[in-house]
Amino acid sequence: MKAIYLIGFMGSGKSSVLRLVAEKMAIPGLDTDQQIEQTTRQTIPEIFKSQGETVFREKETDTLMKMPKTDAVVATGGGIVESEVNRSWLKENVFVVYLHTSLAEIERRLGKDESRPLWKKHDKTALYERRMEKYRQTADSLIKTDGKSPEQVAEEIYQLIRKENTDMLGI
Ligand SMILES: Nc1ncnc2c1ncn2[C@@H]1O[C@H](COP(=O)(O)OP(=O)(O)O)[C@@H](O)[C@H]1O
Ligand SMILES: O=C(O)C1=C[C@@H](OP(=O)(O)O)[C@@H](O)[C@H](O)C1
Ligand SMILES: [Mg+2]
Repeated sequence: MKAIYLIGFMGSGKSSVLRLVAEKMAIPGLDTDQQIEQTTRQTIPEIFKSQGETVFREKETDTLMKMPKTDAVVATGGGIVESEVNRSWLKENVFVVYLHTSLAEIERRLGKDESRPLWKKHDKTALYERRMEKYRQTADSLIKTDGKSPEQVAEEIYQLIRKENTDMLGI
């Protein structure tokens, strides 16, 4: 089975839903941000602070290229779609699910979150709108998360993948 990759804006729930989908499907769940933190032994804010966003993006691409292409579910960082190389890799190799969440809902979820350097800093509306187009371009499927619990979102992904696989087998 093609690996399932979750993309979407910060706070769309990729990391939370990851664990639930992995459990339901009994496959490994991996998070690119967690992998980066493990290999560098630094937190994401530390990397941004000491080396800047460009270095973080290089590490993110290196990490993505080493991720499984089959039998796994992977949560990405919200900025993974900024790079053309990353977008092409995702489109070519894996099944991509875009978790779509409105900016108002994200504001409620993240509030004054301190663990996301770009959440603190940016003009959020511009960043959100610029990225939305890229999420849509890259995704095989879209799931709306507003008003749903992580468990409900995980169940939708599970049903979607089941359907994809049975359709593919012509059952
Ligand atoms: N469906 C949801 N409904 C409400 N809150 C959620 C939902 N999904 C995630 N959250 C909360 O939003 C915050 C960010 O979730 P997270 O999984 O880290 O998102 P991401 O990895 O996409 O940035 C966390 O505090 C989490 O508990
Ligand atoms: O949107 C972004 O550029 C980022 C999102 C974060 O991941 P989440 O989407 O899991 O919050 C993390 O990769 C880093 O802070 C940069
Ligand atoms: Mg995350």
